[in-house]
Amino acid sequence: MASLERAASHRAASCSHVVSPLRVGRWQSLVHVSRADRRVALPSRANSVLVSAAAADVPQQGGSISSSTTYTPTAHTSIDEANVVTSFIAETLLPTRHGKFRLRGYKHSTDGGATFTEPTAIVSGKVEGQEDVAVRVHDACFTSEVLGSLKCDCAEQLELALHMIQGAPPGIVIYLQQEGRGIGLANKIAAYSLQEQGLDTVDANRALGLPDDCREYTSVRNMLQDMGVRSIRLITNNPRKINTLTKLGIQVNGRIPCLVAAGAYNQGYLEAKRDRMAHMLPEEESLGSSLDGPEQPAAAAAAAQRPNGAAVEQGELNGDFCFWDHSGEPTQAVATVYAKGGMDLPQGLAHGQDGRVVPVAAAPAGGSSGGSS
Ligand SMILES: Nc1nc2c(ncn2[C@@H]2O[C@H](COP(=O)(O)OP(=O)(O)OP(=O)(O)O)[C@@H](O)[C@H]2O)c(=O)[nH]1
Repeated sequence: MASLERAASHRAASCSHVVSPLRVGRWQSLVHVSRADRRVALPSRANSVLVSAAAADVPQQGGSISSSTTYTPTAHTSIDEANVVTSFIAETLLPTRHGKFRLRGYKHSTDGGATFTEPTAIVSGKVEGQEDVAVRVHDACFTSEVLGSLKCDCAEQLELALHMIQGAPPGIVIYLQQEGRGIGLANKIAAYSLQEQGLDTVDANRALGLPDDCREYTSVRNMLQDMGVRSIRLITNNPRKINTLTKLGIQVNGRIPCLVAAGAYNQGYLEAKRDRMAHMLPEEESLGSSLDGPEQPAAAAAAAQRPNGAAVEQGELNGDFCFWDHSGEPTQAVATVYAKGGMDLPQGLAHGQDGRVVPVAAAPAGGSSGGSS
């Protein structure tokens, strides 16, 4: 039992460990370390993270999968770059319903190779050495992409992005195994279960003691570097992604909206993303739903309750273990990207005099007003 508890606390200790903790096998022997002579507009620090295969050759860890349902909030441990390993494995040509793509397989570890995920790059056209490549960073959604769930917009966004890059190469969809915004599939199912009781997508995670979003994108930086992509235009509605990728040193020169019409089952989800996580999505009337589904988001009273009946305080569980800044305002890094890329701003935000992004009320007269995409 002790080992089960250890496994559970290990899982909770870092969000990166919540994601598919697969064991490292002998894949090191296949590793191709990207060539140092590739010219990329990424920081010099990034150049050192594609490390040799030997560094990933660490002993396998013991322990077993825990059956515990304890969701203990823990402080976020930031990723130690020294332990980040992203290795290119192979490329193949893949014919799909959306056209032919180059499919590139990688292995990515944030703990020196003890555990890893397998990100892929779905590439259309020649991206090597290119600027302003259209890139979608897409995180796994088993429920919609495999099962056809209508509760979110993930599968449709993936299809849209593939269609986009196929029609206008060069472009890349980077597909990451970060299910449920990084909390993992089983936890996402637990969150769905709470959503059935009325909690929205944010409060359900919090009621479980899990972060709103614990996805990490060092693999994206390393894969772009490996492919020699110099700068990107990001296919997203999510300011956190722009912020996080920019902080990692990726040159984000613009944003391409990735809008999917709402349906009866995902309208509440889209509204929560817009209203609680500052996603750049249209207001109600243009979200696109023409269906009056039976399952609209439920009562505030239910949303304010934990499963055990205790009240969820406003702002509770949003401390330092969450990556998301709950203030609702973009950080300066995001503001800089907006200013630089001339991107549209979320509702209620505008460019201030110095190019910073400020709430509309605080914007001086003459500052351009933000509009949703
Ligand atoms: N925790 C949780 N994760 C969800 C839920 N619905 C979908 N997801 C996951 O959310 C991820 C997609 O994140 P979203 O917040 O929908 O969108 P995004 O990728 O951040 O933003 P875009 O780039 O604009 O698509 C996928 O990994 C899904 O598995 C939910 O209700 N709860």
